[in-house]
Amino acid sequence: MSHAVLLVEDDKSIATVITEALREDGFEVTACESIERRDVLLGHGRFDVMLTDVMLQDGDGLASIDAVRRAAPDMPVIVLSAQNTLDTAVRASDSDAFEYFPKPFDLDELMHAVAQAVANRPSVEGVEEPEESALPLIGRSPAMQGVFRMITRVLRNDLTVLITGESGTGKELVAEAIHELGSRKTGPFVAVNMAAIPHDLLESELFGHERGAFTGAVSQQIGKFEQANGGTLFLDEIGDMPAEAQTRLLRALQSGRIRRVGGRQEIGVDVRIVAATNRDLVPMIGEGRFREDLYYRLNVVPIHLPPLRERPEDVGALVRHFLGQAASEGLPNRQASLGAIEALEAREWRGNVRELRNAIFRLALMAREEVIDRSAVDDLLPAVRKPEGESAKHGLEAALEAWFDEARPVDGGVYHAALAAFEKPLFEHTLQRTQGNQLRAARMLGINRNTLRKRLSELDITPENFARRS
Ligand SMILES: Nc1ncnc2c1ncn2[C@@H]1O[C@H](COP(=O)(O)OP(=O)(O)OP(=O)(O)O)[C@@H](O)[C@H]1O
Repeated sequence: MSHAVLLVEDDKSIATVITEALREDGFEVTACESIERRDVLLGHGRFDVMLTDVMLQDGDGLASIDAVRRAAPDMPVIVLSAQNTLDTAVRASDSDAFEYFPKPFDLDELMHAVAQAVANRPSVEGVEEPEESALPLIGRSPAMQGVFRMITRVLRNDLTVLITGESGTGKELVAEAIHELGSRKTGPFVAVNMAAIPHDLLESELFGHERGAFTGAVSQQIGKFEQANGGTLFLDEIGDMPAEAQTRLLRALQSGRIRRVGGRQEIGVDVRIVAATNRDLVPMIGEGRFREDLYYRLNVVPIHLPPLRERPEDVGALVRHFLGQAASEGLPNRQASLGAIEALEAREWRGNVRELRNAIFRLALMAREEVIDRSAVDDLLPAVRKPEGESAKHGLEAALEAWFDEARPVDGGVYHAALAAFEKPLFEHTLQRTQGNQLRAARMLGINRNTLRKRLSELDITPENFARRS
């Protein structure tokens, strides 16, 4: 049950941003870039609302509005325009446009207008497939719009792209988007993580080997370069590449040809390279750990993904996206309140979007109410995030020291005595987090519910004491 939106916009980054936002809000989106295509689509499908730019490749979206009216007499039209002039606004209102949005517009307001426009229209079934495949890259911050713009610039060429950003910022997702939306989408997308492959196997993994090339090379093997032929090769964690492999990669990039390990013949490959790193390669060049010439070969089009803490305005949209994902994976269907989003925005997210995603899945699983509010966030996600490790370590170490001093455990009995001593506060703390709910406490701890109940009574813990009092 969703409403169909026709988007006529030839600025790819704006189209991507709007499409994403609409899909997130549950709309079916069909996008096109020209008046000609618009009229074809209107002739074939039924749309509940149309969003149109004014200056299009093949004409003026407003001047040609009569054709739209003939094809879909009562479809509301929302006009988006970069010509922020009175004239455009007046022409838009003359044409019975439902609403007029000068660019740059507030995306939330636009979404609101679309929702209003379709509010009284029954939704359609069986609309045409959207033109573009869904691009699951969420982000309305200026930083992410900059990323979208860079992505659109590399779709129709094979320029090498270097994606930088902290771990979990979405580098692999961007690489996939470049492949999926670009001209190589019918070819393979092959990803190799330099950090995950033992150094001595990396060259053979990337370039393949001939039988007998080294001990253990019992048969010929095709490498990732050849597997990616006609498509995209994603080289992840490129900063972890050992020196010899760097040299071999540079040669391959310069010549467009590779040689299997132990092989003589050069093989031509047609591969688009997208590399990524969470390290700063420039100082590594100075230290002689990364080849400068390779760096320039890779860094043709740089795309930088800022850490999530520098774009808190993306958190809300990401939360909604991940709650939707969680629901589609069988977890309870949850909403987040404004307060919850604010609480999440205020966090550090050192693990970036990946950490946020995990947190949201955890919330969807554990939250009791349909709407996750601020207190659920505070209760279910560890509260303050201190600089990594430090505080937790100090706290536990201090506690151990105090315990040794006080309990004076007997030699040979320290392990069991310590576990017993820590079991009680651990259970109590867990019950506090679950507000006395034993079932959820058992789930959090990963132990059987009956075992927990038995231990609680042995340790003289009363779960009811942890129930939330209002
Ligand atoms: N803008 C985004 N919109 C939606 N999901 C995102 C976005 N950015 C990241 N994610 C999700 O966050 C997780 C981590 O993203 P990804 O693996 O692409 O990060 P990465 O930068 O490649 O991390 P690493 O450096 O650790 O390999 C994935 O589940 C990905 O789908």
